[in-house]
Amino acid sequence: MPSIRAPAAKRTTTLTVAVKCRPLKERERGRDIVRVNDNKEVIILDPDLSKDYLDRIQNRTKEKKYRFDHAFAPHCTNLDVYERGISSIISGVVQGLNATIFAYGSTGSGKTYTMVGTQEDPGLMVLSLHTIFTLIEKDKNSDQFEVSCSYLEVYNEVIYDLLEKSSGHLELREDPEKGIIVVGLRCIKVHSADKILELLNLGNSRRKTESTEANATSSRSHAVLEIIVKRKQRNKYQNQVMRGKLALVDLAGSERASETNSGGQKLRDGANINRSLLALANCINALGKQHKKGLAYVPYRNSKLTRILKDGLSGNSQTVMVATISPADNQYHHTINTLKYADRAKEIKTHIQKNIGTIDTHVSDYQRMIDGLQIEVCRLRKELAEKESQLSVKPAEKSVDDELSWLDILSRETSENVQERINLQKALFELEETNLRNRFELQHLDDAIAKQQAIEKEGSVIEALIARQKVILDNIRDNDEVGINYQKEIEENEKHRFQLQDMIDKAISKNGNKTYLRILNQYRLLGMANTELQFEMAMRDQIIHNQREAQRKLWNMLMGLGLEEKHLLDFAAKHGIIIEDWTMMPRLAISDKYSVSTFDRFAPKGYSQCSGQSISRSCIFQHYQDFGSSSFSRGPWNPSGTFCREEHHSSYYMLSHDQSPPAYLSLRKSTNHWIGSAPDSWFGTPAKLPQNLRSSCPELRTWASPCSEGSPSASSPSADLSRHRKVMWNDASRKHLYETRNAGVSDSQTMMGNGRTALGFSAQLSELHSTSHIFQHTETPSGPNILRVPSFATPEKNLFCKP
Ligand SMILES: Nc1ncnc2c1ncn2[C@@H]1O[C@H](COP(=O)(O)OP(=O)(O)OP(=O)(O)O)[C@@H](O)[C@H]1O
Repeated sequence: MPSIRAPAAKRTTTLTVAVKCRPLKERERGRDIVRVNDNKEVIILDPDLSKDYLDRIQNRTKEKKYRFDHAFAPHCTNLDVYERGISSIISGVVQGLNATIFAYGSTGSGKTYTMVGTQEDPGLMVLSLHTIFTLIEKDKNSDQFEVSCSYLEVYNEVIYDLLEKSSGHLELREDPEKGIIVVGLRCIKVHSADKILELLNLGNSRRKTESTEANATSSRSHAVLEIIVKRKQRNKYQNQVMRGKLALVDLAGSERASETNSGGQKLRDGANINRSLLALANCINALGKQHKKGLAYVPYRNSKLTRILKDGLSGNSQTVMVATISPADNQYHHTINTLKYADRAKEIKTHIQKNIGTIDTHVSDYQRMIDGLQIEVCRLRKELAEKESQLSVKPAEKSVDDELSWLDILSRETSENVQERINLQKALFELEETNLRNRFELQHLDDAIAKQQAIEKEGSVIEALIARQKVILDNIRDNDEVGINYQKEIEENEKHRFQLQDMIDKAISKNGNKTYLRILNQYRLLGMANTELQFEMAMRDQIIHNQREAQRKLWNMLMGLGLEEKHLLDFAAKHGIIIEDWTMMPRLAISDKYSVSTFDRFAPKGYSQCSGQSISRSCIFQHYQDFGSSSFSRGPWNPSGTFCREEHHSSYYMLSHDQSPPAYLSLRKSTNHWIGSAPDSWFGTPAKLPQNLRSSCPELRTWASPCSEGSPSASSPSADLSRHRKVMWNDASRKHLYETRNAGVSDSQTMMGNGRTALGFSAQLSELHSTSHIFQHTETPSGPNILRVPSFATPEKNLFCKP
């Protein structure tokens, strides 16, 4: 069931950093060089005893002093650490907040001891779990709770499920809604702290540990225990669910090969551990720098560990870092190293927000939500218009010095930079959404294959399903690659933004036209606000789309109940709902070429066509519909070119699998949007297309290059061809857009003296707003030729799109 995140207040906070020094072990020879003052200050003495008073006053000692949120001397227990530094954030988890606690330190410094602990001195994992269940117990009369937990380890850059006896390699995926997720990780429902502790012990027994020179039971993997608490209030806000998440992380210890005296596999483990810890340290560095110098690139993608910890390091999470240190003088360098990163981590900011979702069960609820969101979109549009009118206010100082003409270039570059950013973010957003769908389909395919294999071991249906599975996997891989490129482009864009800001700042501090420059700077800031608003709008559009998806499924269910169309139409009309394309479309929007017999021949037993009796049948059917339109097109399903349509991303897809679209590629009929056939040259000479179509079809806003759905395998000639077309298409559409925008700027420049840039900028933004849909779809990976027409051409209308 789709859930919608309700707006909740965001609070920015910094990472809490606690330092814990373990006691000196009996067998450890050496001197204790750590002192803790005021529960906050940590002093590391110079390990070299020969330094005297003179060295000290002349600053020649290696003594170092640090201050943290909390500091714990060797005699402190885990309970002390928990009560002073952790317990307050645990209570937030049962209120829908996220929290992350991780122990960081060199090998043998006491990370596992701190996180897991012993019978006598239970660790932070154990203590947190007890608190969560105590809090649940207190509120369980008024609220309903559901607690689940997962436990994974990252060993040699591979993720394993610690709750699975013989876990395979698990993969990470980026989910637009939930962030980073581990696909296939078991999440077990639990009803008591004891049950989790049992699982924790089980998981710990499966963890990879080794005896090294530095530690007899050294953890060779990073372990992440995740507890999810869902809370539903019994009386008010019946459909509201709060979802809090607690991540408890015990990192593997960093070490020097020379110190641990390890070789072979151990050495390799060490190298991998160090690599991911280095990646973590780099992220901490970059995040620390962000605070001081504005945004910097944070290399989360460099390791699995940092991807998993991403939310805890900069996202929606209240985070505590427990830096563990050894008091021994021979660990001086490790200790200083740990404290240096801990010191940097103090600067890291996270943004905490309650995770509130809703569970909706009725079409009318969806409709209400869509209405609400559309009102929100209108409000945002108004706000955007206001911002734009602010941008076009003439500056008081009218005279423009010719010498300042470079400012025009600067301002144009500034606005282009903003526009590019919007485009990239939207493209990335859509790409992630597409991949989500791909994964969803993949899951269905897995199920279908398993079911079919239970009936017969081999056969054309299984073959077809496996072929489709391969296509989807290829798509996902391609999308991931494209996504990485987008990320890179966003980084470039960010760099450029800083350069521009730098130029403006420098010019302001010199004796230039200060007023003009200040205004220009103001435009840039407003432009950024616009970016956010526009992106928010795009997100809302996406939510609306998701609601429509849900409507579609409900619609399928209604159809499955065998109600008569006429009754449905009458009923809808009574409620002011227009059902679109009723007469035009074949049932469930599938081409007539898919005859029932064809479907029955290839569909697994138990699935029927649109007259299916259950929801699941209808849902599965959607996938078969896709098959017919893609990889099956050259097979028995569809020997000739055909098209099907589906609603997706606020768009209708017209799919054609021949290189030349069929003559009957008729388009959206309702309200005379556009009807006609698509000549092959549309794809060959894309530059002309938007203009031609726009003039003849004002409703057409969205154009797409080949799309991911149902694309042929990446290596096939048609994939190459479509990729080639995509490149041409993207270049041409970009060029077209930039030409249009630049033309807009020069017109406005002649009109308005000093305020000309403002007008140009504002015009560009509105142009971008109307054309951004083009970019929204142009970067999608290759696949069959697809034309898309948005289904939200008239968002104000109470429009119900029949699936
Ligand atoms: N606060 C403490 N009190 C008593 N003993 C401790 C304490 N902290 C750590 N130790 C002991 O120090 C040794 C190393 O601790 P631990 O295994 O927790 O280190 P680690 O940082 O997790 O090491 P690695 O990274 O190699 O896994 C263990 O024998 C542990 O019992």
